[in-house]
Amino acid sequence: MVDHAVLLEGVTRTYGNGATEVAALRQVSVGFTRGSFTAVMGPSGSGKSTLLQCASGLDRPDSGAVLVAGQDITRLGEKELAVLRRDRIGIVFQAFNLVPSLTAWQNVILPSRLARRRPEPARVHELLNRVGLAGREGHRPAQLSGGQQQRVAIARALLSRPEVLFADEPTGALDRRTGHEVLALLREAVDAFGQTVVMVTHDPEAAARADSVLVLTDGRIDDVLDRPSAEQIGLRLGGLR
Ligand SMILES: Nc1ncnc2c1ncn2[C@@H]1O[C@H](COP(=O)(O)OP(=O)(O)OP(=O)(O)O)[C@@H](O)[C@H]1O
Repeated sequence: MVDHAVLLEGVTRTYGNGATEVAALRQVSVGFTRGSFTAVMGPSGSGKSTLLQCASGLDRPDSGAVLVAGQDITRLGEKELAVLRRDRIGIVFQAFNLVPSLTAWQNVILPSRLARRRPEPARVHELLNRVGLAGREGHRPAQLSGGQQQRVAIARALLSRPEVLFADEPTGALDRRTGHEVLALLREAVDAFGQTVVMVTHDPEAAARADSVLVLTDGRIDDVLDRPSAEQIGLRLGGLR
């Protein structure tokens, strides 16, 4: 049996109603295997962010199930869902979302502090080391490059050892070289630490770092590409525009 970190079954999400109704996701079923790296691609408005938000518990589908560690998170109350998100799901956004007045170290431990936990300093050190920020623990976001800020955000998302790390265009605000560094880090999370990564991206080169690429069109999974090259992805998506 395939071991899924996250499994979506028949997930439908509709925004608005009547004349303004938009079906952002239509009966989407997909599993993210533990220890895999998946890229989610598709034209603008095809439902990529909605998929990520429903899978991560930030948004609730209208119907269908989202299983995280075997538990259907669509059936949880707000409090239970907040706890599950905090403990089992990591999220990284294009805009880093760091607190400007806090240092890299303080930003990484902020979610656990808010949960009244004291993370092991050795673990925080190890993570900051792993993302290449040793020696910069005391820097504030403004004193770090975009790529370094994104790496702080990734360290923050990984601190709780989540089942899955969701990333919504994590390299969208970065230049090519810095974007490559961030992608290498996500790849390492999967290859060396067996974590599960699901990443929305518009960039075929970024998507080519993943094990598979889900292609969404109009709220449905149109295709799944297995270890495609950037060229293959470009050709596949070019046909959708
Ligand atoms: N909060 C909302 N209210 C109304 N409609 C929404 C909302 N969020 C998304 N939509 C609509 O749902 C559809 C899917 O949006 P979504 O943001 O998931 O697409 P996307 O593939 O991530 O797009 P992009 O690549 O432009 O970020 C779009 O038609 C969008 O306009």
